[in-house]
Amino acid sequence: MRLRNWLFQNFREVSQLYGFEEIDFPVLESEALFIRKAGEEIRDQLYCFEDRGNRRVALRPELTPSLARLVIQKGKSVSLPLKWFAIGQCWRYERMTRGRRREHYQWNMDIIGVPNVTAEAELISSIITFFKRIGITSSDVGFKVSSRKVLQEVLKRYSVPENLFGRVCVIIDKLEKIPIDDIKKELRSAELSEEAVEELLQILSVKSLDKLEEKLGASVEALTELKQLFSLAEKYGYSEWIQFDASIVRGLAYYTGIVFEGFDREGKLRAICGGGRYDRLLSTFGGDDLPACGFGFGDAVIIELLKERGLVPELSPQVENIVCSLDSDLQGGASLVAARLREKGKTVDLVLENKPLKWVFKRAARINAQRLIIVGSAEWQKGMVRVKILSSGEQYEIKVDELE
Ligand SMILES: OCc1cccc(Br)n1
Repeated sequence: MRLRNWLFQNFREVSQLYGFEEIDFPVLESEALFIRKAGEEIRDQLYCFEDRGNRRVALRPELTPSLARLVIQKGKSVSLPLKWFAIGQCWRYERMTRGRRREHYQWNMDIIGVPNVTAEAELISSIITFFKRIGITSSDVGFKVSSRKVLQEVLKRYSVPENLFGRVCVIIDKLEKIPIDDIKKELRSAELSEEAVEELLQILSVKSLDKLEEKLGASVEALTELKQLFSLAEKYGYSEWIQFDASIVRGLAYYTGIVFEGFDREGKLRAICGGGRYDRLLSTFGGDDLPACGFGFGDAVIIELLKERGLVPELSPQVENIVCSLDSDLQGGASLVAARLREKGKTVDLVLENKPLKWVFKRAARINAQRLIIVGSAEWQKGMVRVKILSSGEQYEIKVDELE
């Protein structure tokens, strides 16, 4: 819990550094919010069930659909752009045999109402700020960046119907996760011609914007956006963190433009975080579309990375005072001393049972108490208590009223 709090505190402080406001959504949503037909893993693993009112509900697997629903609900009552962040528990239903977690916490930051890539550049900047705060550098982690408009351009040239776009992206996202022949088979089953499949896989292997320009031509929107993003990155000062990689599409069907994912350069771990632009998500829920982009950052892979790099912080419990009485009829005195210190904002662990001093010293060491305050009858008669500074061993008597 200490490690989780430390991680979330950093998520929160970075979000606030970027002027984002915290928001939260119900963990239990209508199942319909997550039913998409693009063959995503997130759909296959939906933690869904029928509730006692016979409603089909689901534990949310991600936060973005809830955000979309809320933006629609808020409608004109909120002024754009919206810059919202959330840290929320998300669920999936996997067979326990896989030994993987069914719940994790995800940090999300989203910008709603900004159509240009300045929004994506800002989001990537915020994640890099987070990495730097916890000691991760650009030699540990990088971002692969691309745009789904590259895919869209190719599919358009092979007159693949728009409604197959999300499904093709989900298939492409499985590159390097399943054999290439299975990818080709799935693309063909999505009615792509042999030629389209080959051209698609060709384009996806492109690793430089110049090469991409050779393939697609300079005027293509995908290219101008990516160039703008990379030039903004240079102004932010994070160029060494990002690289173009056309094979990055991300596995969520609703992305429509720039997509990015944080990866560990040693290649041992799954993607650390990921996100992108989703300009047409709101209309899938019956709302008016608004330009939108955001990312999700789970709490699992980042901890594995910190362990790999020896960067998990030492987080021991801290308390300023431990207060005890030397006999049971002075317990009330101990409570009075604790109350006085707490009124002054001092943290106190009050010993609640009549314990020998040896026990108290052991507990003081375990909870890292800085000061031991002993309520003993001789001192109490004089309205005083005995104080022991545990680091130095120094001890003295002091009037209760002078304690601080
Ligand atoms: O990364 C996808 C995901 C979603 C919900 C819960 C867990 Br654990 N993992």
